[in-house]
Parts: sequence; C-alpha cells; structure tokens
Amino acid sequence: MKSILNPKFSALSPHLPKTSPFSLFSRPHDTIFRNNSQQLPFPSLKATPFSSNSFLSRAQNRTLQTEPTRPPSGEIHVIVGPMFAGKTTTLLRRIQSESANSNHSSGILSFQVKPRRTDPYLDNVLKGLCVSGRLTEAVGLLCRTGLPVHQRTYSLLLQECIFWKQYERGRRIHAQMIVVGFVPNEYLKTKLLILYAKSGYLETASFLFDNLADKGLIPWNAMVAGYVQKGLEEVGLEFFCGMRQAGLRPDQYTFASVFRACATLAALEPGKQAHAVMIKSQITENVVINSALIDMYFKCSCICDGRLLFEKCLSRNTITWSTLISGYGQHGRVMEVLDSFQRMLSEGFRPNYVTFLAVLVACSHGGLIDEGHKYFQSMIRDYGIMPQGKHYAAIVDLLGRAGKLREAYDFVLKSPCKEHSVVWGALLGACKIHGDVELLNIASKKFFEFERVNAGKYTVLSNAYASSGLWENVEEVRSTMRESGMMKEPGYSRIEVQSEVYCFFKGDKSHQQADEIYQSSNSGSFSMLLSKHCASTDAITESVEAFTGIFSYWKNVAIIKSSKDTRYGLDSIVTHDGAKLPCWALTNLSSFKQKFGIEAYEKLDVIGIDEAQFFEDLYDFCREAADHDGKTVIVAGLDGNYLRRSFGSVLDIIPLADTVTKLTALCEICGKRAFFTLRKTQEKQVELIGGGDVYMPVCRHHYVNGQVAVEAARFVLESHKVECPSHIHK
Ligand SMILES: Nc1ncnc2c1ncn2[C@@H]1O[C@H](COP(=O)(O)OP(=O)(O)O)[C@@H](O)[C@H]1O
Ligand SMILES: Cc1cn([C@H]2C[C@H](O)[C@@H](COP(=O)(O)O)O2)c(=O)[nH]c1=O
Repeated sequence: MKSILNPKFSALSPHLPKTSPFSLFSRPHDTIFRNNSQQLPFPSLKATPFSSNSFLSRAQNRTLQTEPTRPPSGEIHVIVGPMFAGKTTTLLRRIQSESANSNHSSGILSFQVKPRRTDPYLDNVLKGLCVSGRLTEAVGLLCRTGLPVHQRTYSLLLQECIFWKQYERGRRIHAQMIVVGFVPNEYLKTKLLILYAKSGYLETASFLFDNLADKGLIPWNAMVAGYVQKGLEEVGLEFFCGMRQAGLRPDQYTFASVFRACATLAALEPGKQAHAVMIKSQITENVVINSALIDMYFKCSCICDGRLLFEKCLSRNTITWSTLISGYGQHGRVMEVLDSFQRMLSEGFRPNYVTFLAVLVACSHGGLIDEGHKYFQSMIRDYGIMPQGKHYAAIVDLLGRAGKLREAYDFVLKSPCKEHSVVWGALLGACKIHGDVELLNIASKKFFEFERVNAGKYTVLSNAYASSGLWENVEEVRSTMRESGMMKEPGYSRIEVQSEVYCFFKGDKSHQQADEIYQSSNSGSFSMLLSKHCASTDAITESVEAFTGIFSYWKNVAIIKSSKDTRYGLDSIVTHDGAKLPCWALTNLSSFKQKFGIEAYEKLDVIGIDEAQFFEDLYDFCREAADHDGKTVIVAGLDGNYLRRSFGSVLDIIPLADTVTKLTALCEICGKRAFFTLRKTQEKQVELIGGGDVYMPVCRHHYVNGQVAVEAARFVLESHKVECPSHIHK
C-alpha cells in the first residue's frame, strides 16, 4: 500500500464533509455500513462511497491487483432509497467525476450531468478572503464546506496558490475538487497542470497534460519549465520538440527554459538550434532571455559568443551583467571578471549578491587577497548587501588558497556564518591542500556537525587524511561512510561530440573514442563541462501517486439499465432533473458480456447499473463482475416497492457490497425527509413504470396516513363501483 497512506493526503480528512458531497441533490441519509474487510486506516474519514475513502479502497485494490498470486478484486457500491431520492443523479455524478480525466473508449462523456449547484455566498466569501491576502483561511473554509464552488472561484484560488508558491494548498484545493465530485474545465485543468509542474509533481502534471483536449502554448510551456526546473532537462527539451512538432510557436518563456536546460546540459547544438528558432520567430529580446542565452553560451564554453551576445543586447540590467561576470568566472578569466565589474559600475548598474560572489570567487582563484577584501567590504559598506555564507566561504577560500590558514580560521570564528557548513567546507578544502592536520580535524568536525550527510565532503576529508599519510583517520572516515550507507555518486563529465552528449564517469572507457576524448579534453581542445546528475523520478512523492491514481484508474465505463424502464427511451439513463448518460438497456444482466463484446468487457473498469430492482440476476452478475472480473460495480435502485417490501434482488446484494448508501428525498406533503414511495394510483402490481404522475416520495407519517387515505378511498370507491381517481388529494 503506497500512495494513499501518505500523511499529506490524510491531512484532508478533518475537512471531509460529514455527509456525502451530493447532499444538495439527494440529502443522503446515512451510509449504512462499510464491510469490515474494507476497514480503512483513518477512522476520521467518513465512509461514504463518494468520499476519498472510495479512492482509498480503489487504490488498495489496485495495489492488490498488482500482486500476481491474487485474482483481480473489484468493488460493489450500492445506492438505494425511494423514488426522487437522487439515486440516478448520484450514479451519474459518481461515474462522471471519476472518469472525467480519462479516455473513454465507450465515449460516454458526450452527455453531461448538470453541474451541482454552488453557493454564491460561499464564492463571494472565498473571493474576499483571497483578495485580502487570506489564502490559508480561504482554502481551509473551502475544504470544510465540502461544497463545490464556481470555476472562477477555483481558478482564483489556484492562481493565488501558484503566485504565492503555496503549492501544498493548491493540491488541497485539487483534492477538494475530487472529493466533492467537481469536474474542472480545460482552463482549470491547465491551472492545475501549472501548479503541479511548478511544484515538481511532474507525473501528475504529465497526466493532466495528456488529458487536455486542447494543448495550447501555456501547458506546453509549463511542462518544459517544470522538467527543466526539476533538473530533468532532457525531458524538458523533448517537450520543446513536441511543442514545435505540434505546430506551436514558442514564446520568450519557452526559450528562457530551453536555454536554461541547454546551459545545464552544456548542450551547444540544441542550444544553437533553439537560438536560431528564436531569431526566426522574431521574439523581442528581453533581459531574461538575453541572460539565459549568455549563460548558455558561457556554460557551453563559447566564451566569445557569450560576450558577443552581451555586447549586442540592447536591454541590460544587473542580471545580464552578473551573468557575464559569472560566465567569465566559470572559466577562470579573473581579469575579465574584474574589468566587467568595473564597467558595470561605470555604466551605472548596481551589483547584487550574485555579482559580488562571482567577483570574490575570481579574486580567490586569482590569488588577489587585497582586492578580495576590498570588494567584500565594499559590498557591505557601499551597497548595503549583507554577505551570505557563500561570500564568507569565498573569503575563507581566498585566504586558504594563499596558505593563510590561521587567518582564514580566525575569519571563520569572527564571521556571523560560523554555523554554515559551506564556510567550514571551504576551510576543510584549504587544509587539505596545505596539509594542516590540526586545523583539518577542527574544520571537519565543524563541517559534519552542520552537514551530516554530504558524501562528497567525507571523500574530501578522507583524501585529505590520505594526502597527509594519516591512514587510521582515512579508515575511520571510510567506515563512517560505510556504516551510514553513504555513497558518493561518481563524478562525471558531459561531453558533446557531434551533437551527441556523452557522460563520462571517472575512469570510464566505454565510449569507442574514449582515448581520443581523454586526450582532447586534457589538451582543452573542446568543451568538457561538469554538470549535476539528473534527478531521479523516484523523488516524486507518494501523494502524487495518490492523485494520479485517482485520475488514471478509471478508464472505461459502461452503464446498464433495465429495458423495462421506458420512461425516457432506451438509449440513456435520465434523472428526474433531465441529466443523462447513454446506456445499455437490457432485459437481464447475464446478456451484457455477450452484447458488449468479451474483449470490450475485459477492458471495462466500471459498470453502473440503474433501476437495479428490475434485474432478477443482479446478485450473480455483481458477484461475478466484482469477484472474478475485477470490475467496480455501482448499483442504483429502489430498496423497497410502494408497499415498503423488499424490491427485486437489490437487498440481496448488500452482503456482497463494499458500501451501501441510503438516500432520502423530500416528502411531497410536508417537506420532511422522505424514506418511502407512495403510489398514487390504484394499480396493485408491484412493477409499474411511472414517475411523478404515479408516485411521490413521503415521510413515515404521510406514508402511513397517505396509504390509509388511499386504501380508504379505494375501499369506498370500489364498494360504490365507482372508478377510483388517479391522484390522492391533500
Ligand atoms: N419530492 C422530491 N424530493 C427530492 N427530489 C425531488 C423531488 N421531486 C423531484 N425531485 C428531483 O429529482 C431529483 C432526483 O432525481 P433522480 O436522481 O432521478 O432520483 P431517483 O433516481 O432516486 O429517482 C432531485 O435532484 C430533485 O431535483
Ligand atoms: C415504488 C415503485 C416504483 N416502480 C417503478 C417506477 C419507476 O419506473 C421505477 C423507479 O424509478 P426511479 O429512478 O427510482 O425514479 O420503478 C415500480 O415498478 N414499483 C414500485 O413499487
């Protein structure tokens, strides 16, 4: 059991509605019971078949189904009640909301269930909370009400979550939509996709993306950016290609992501191609794109192109300048870094902490101790920028490289960042170079105090001990690493050869031109850049699975009704409100498999059955479909006839069911809860097709009185041999 036990998902439980979310239509009485075998781990979750509990059990079943030794296990959910209680509505809504995001080979979604009523007051309150910056309260309220709100309100809420990077809240909103059976339109699906892509839940984002009917530029951009941001640059670039193949014209947002991906991958060819596309597309240049492009050329070792671009770009700002300066810094071009920095100042641009970091690192690499100190002080004094850990580390590195280890140590002790591992890491590196074992021990102790699981630094430490011949210490560090299961990822280089990118691990000789490549890389004749390892998709959390599961599980749905019910024709089931879905009208259920086609039947996930009271073979069909064929069967029907006697086999299947929900209508006489159906006419046969003309829902009191009245009227009328009126009168 994986996804559903995620605590993030269970955090929803206090907000789940106490009654079924369909209460506006159907005023569900109480779920009678849920089989003990299906008991769920969250006692706080009310076991209505329409709450997320159904999703829970579904996910459980899914998990079970993956175990090869077990037969497929389906589910049976039974919806009962008197006429007009909302049984058909509930069946439709359930099927629609749970299949809304999947591809239906049976094409049933050409018909729509009327949206549930929303409460305009709630919409207004939520909007008010949003615009006054009280997003947390808005989301809390939404989840507590258990009601759907207007598409526009959902959109506003999601937009706020995206803007304020409150992604967890956004996901709660989405969960709420699922719980209340709200079906997002394409616009909202795109918003959800952006939310998931931005927050790194790419599996869910991909699922939403695949199910968008109309994939415009915005969802494509969100996918490209999402993957690039997550460190899956190759996938991001694939989406870029897909976007172009789909005939869409990329915009500045697309290119910003693409150049960033190419920069990280040091992939020059795709970068150049994208640059050419950008020029052809006549995208107006802006600082974001320019900075991304300059960065890309520098990271791909095309220093001249990077510089040329910088010189040509019309719109420059601090970021563009910082990109240029950092670019030079990455290639150890110390003089260019300092010259560019001076130019930046003289042209009136204000450096930021990134600019200063590049300058300080350059000073360190160039051994420019005085200059480094000067810039460090100027940063605080002239620009009011408070140095961060990395700036202090750069100064430690500067002093350390110059062999001023004690000075570096004093600097660390005096710095406000002495609790930052990065500062101690810099000192550790310097101690290793200069073989100061005493300081090495101090620095390493401090470093690991603040950075417990950095395998790379453990390796640095072990190598440092080794370089000083301290073999006992080496063993100590290595055994700590072994015991904690720590593994340092092998370092690798990315090399682009004739447009193909290869990763070379340390000592790797697998490439057929390996010798050539090593030779060339040593002579520096082509680009070889370090890059970070691509993040694994395993990092995607379990709750994504939960959500994805909810969406992806339902694939194919078929609805069956009894052909006896001819009220609205035979091709669809129709509610008393006029909502409908296409269906199969059958005399008996045993003929369904054959009529539907064995192959198509096998692909079915969900079977809905309406007017179940008319099927004699209901028990056998449901048992077979759920137990042997692994289907989820949702059954809606009258539990009692007009005499309040068990109707057909509906009650027989209760021992088979996972959940049973008894709905109530409104008494047509007093408006109270109606549990029973009163027949208004004199016919006595149990089966009599009809609607409001023949039947009405009533409460206990009015059933008893109404029935007495009807019986008395009949008696009198019959005894006088007078025709009985077809309606009783209040
Ligand atoms: N007396 C009533 N009580 C409740 N709902 C009624 C009544 N009369 C008509 N309706 C309408 O019928 C709808 C339920 O229709 P439907 O789902 O087809 O019910 P069922 O399948 O249980 O007969 C309600 O949403 C409501 O709009
Ligand atoms: C009470 C009762 C009802 N019926 C029929 C009347 C309708 O055709 C259906 C019920 O339809 P709904 O979707 O629940 O509105 O059943 C009957 O034949 N006998 C009865 O006693």
